[in-house]
Amino acid sequence: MLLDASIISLLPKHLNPPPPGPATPAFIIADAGSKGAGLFALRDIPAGALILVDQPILVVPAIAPTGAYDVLLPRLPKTSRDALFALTNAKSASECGIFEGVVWTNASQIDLPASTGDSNVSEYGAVFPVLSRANHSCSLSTTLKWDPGSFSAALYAQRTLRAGEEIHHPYIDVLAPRAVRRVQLADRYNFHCACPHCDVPDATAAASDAARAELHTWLSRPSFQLPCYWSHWDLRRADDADAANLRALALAGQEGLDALRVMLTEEIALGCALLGDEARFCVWAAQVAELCEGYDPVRATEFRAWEASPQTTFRLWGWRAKQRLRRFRVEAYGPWAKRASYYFTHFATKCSVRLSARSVDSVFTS
Ligand SMILES: C[S@@+](CC[C@H](N)C(=O)[O-])C[C@H]1O[C@@H](n2cnc3c(N)ncnc32)[C@H](O)[C@@H]1O
Repeated sequence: MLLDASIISLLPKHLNPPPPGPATPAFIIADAGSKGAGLFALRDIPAGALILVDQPILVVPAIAPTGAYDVLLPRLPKTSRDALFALTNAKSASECGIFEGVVWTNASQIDLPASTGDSNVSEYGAVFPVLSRANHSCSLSTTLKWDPGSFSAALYAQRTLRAGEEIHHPYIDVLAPRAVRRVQLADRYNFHCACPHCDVPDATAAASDAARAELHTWLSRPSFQLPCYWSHWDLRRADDADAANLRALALAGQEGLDALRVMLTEEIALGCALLGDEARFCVWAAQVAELCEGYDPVRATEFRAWEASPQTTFRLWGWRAKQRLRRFRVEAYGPWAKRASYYFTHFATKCSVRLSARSVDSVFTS
């Protein structure tokens, strides 16, 4: 692995060994027809399971100084050079040299801490010997997890991948409309995307674009991981927020965006927790734990603990319901109470205490 001098300073002092790959090989590199080589599942790979672990041949800053590639190439050991030049170059001679072309056809973005000194970039491209063989599809059937501690990346399945099926990894933002995706893929990778989400009649593509745009809007909302947002500024009724989350989950399934399922399921579970709805919370929390068991075991354990005893372990259990009740009292009754008779104040306070959290929610936001 050869690293640019500015990158060496970003490495941890002690590199952990990369995590072991799956016990039995999960994939092979084989011919993918007009796409060149590709990765294919050797056996059924369950959702959440590890497919492969890979370490980069080369890491470069996303924006490299002019001439950097000419300096870098002669410094590469022969093995790295051979591994690099075995990969595809989608760039034309008029765009850049072969070495730079190979790098930017195959690099995956990784994050490193921003360096001090000349460079303060934190975005880098890493070229991997095996991972770089994965072809693109406008679905999210896999997730790449970069581990700076071991300087390795792990690829996980986000749905069950069947034996013989091609394993894809997206190169671009797949929530963009088909026309935008096609332009980006043609410009950067020199191919016309004919994946099952693109190779459809225009009317189907328009419906898919609308679904993806809706998911994009959904993802730009602050998460329930910021519980105060929902209580103070987001005036959606609990039922509406829940319905929007369930709809987003269905759209993600319909569009093959399986990697979004964990986040969406988590939002539904967190919403239930903030409302103190124990029965529904347990159902959704169990699903979150199952979905992230493989690639985020810490999160899975956290959700399992909450599921076992939500009222005592979830710190903000029922928080929204309590906040809404408090705010309802202050805003709805406070100003009136100053002017109203003692009798009315007394009556209102009694009523507000009787209102359940859910009915307060609907009164306040309707
Ligand atoms: C990172 S490489 C992927 C591995 C490559 N197929 C190989 O043989 O090494 C990216 C290149 O693979 C091809 N490719 C990837 N996904 C494709 C797709 N969905 N359809 C057609 N070609 C694709 C394009 O030539 C693209 O520039």
